[in-house]
Amino acid sequence: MPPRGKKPPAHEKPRPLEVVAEEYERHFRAHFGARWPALRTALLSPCVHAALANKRYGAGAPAELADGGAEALPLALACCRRRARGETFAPPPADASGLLAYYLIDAAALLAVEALDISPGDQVLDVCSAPGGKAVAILQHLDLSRGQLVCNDASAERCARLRRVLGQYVPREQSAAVRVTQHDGAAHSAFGRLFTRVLVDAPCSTDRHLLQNTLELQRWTTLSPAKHAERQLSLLCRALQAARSPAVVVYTTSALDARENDGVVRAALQRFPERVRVRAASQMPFGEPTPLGGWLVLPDTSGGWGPAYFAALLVADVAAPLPPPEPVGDGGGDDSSDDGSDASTGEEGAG
Ligand SMILES: C[S@@+](CC[C@H](N)C(=O)[O-])C[C@H]1O[C@@H](n2cnc3c(N)ncnc32)[C@H](O)[C@@H]1O
Repeated sequence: MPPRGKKPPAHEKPRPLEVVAEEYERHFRAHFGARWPALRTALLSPCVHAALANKRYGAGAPAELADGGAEALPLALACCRRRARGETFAPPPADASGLLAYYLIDAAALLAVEALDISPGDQVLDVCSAPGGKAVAILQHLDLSRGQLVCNDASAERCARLRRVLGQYVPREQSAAVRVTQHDGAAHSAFGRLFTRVLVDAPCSTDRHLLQNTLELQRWTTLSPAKHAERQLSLLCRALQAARSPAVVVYTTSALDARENDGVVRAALQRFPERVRVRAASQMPFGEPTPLGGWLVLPDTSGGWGPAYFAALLVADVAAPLPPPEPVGDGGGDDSSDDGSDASTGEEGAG
């Protein structure tokens, strides 16, 4: 198989593909047992997209979203549709002010946003926000005359892309309610204790991406999920501290390894016993519960959506602030893809 994907940094010498592929195979066969061959096949298939309607779009509903144009998905967001397998959506049209009619997204990502249980007046923080897919979904739940959204990302380059995306979905006159910040989300006090809803869409192994990009797969080792988990825990602990209780914090990844999923949530619960608990996921249109009360969407059984993991955490209504977490190290060194390592601080409006 010829190498495909982004070239790894020069200091990370890729290992022979056959060796890594065999290790990866053995690792996930042990993880998923008899399910793995079908799951691997589904992960290697092209991604499926839903079209999420932009409620702030100023022209009539486009044909792509009309009844019969695509199948409605059973989500709280009324206008979210999918094409039959193999069909694609046309690029979204723009209205007179440049706002786009819809955003193409994996429906599993929308379930994670639904788990936030957003009310129109919520103050929402999206800790790892770029390029902004879940932020666009959050915006559909908010009334921007009352609610607010802070979209953060550590990467300057990805923040620039995030601002472009937000500008295509939020009218200029409402853009003061949507801010973009550039912080390391794991840094202490990056956000203050202000938010009623917090989303942590953590950088992770992104296994579907890994399997489809052999150059990046060559950087994978059996230790990679544990290294990601260390940084993910740090991000989740800081996110819990940014919650103004009672609040909902949703932790989500697109990783397969349980160490990056239930493992991180379990460690966070141990850090903050009595203050934080899992709100067990209620039945969703696709996916399966995890042992800890999270939810896992895997493409072999979901009709192609995912992989996605999420867990909703309830932060108790207590006056005392949560104690700062122990330092967990930088956890870096093995970033497979969705990473933002050029962190610096900054803040500005979206749009
Ligand atoms: C899985 S992607 C987020 C996808 C995004 N939520 C969406 O729906 O489009 C993870 C993001 O985390 C950012 N990131 C990595 N480390 C971070 C950190 N320490 N603090 C904040 N963001 C970070 C990356 O730059 C990347 O954009």
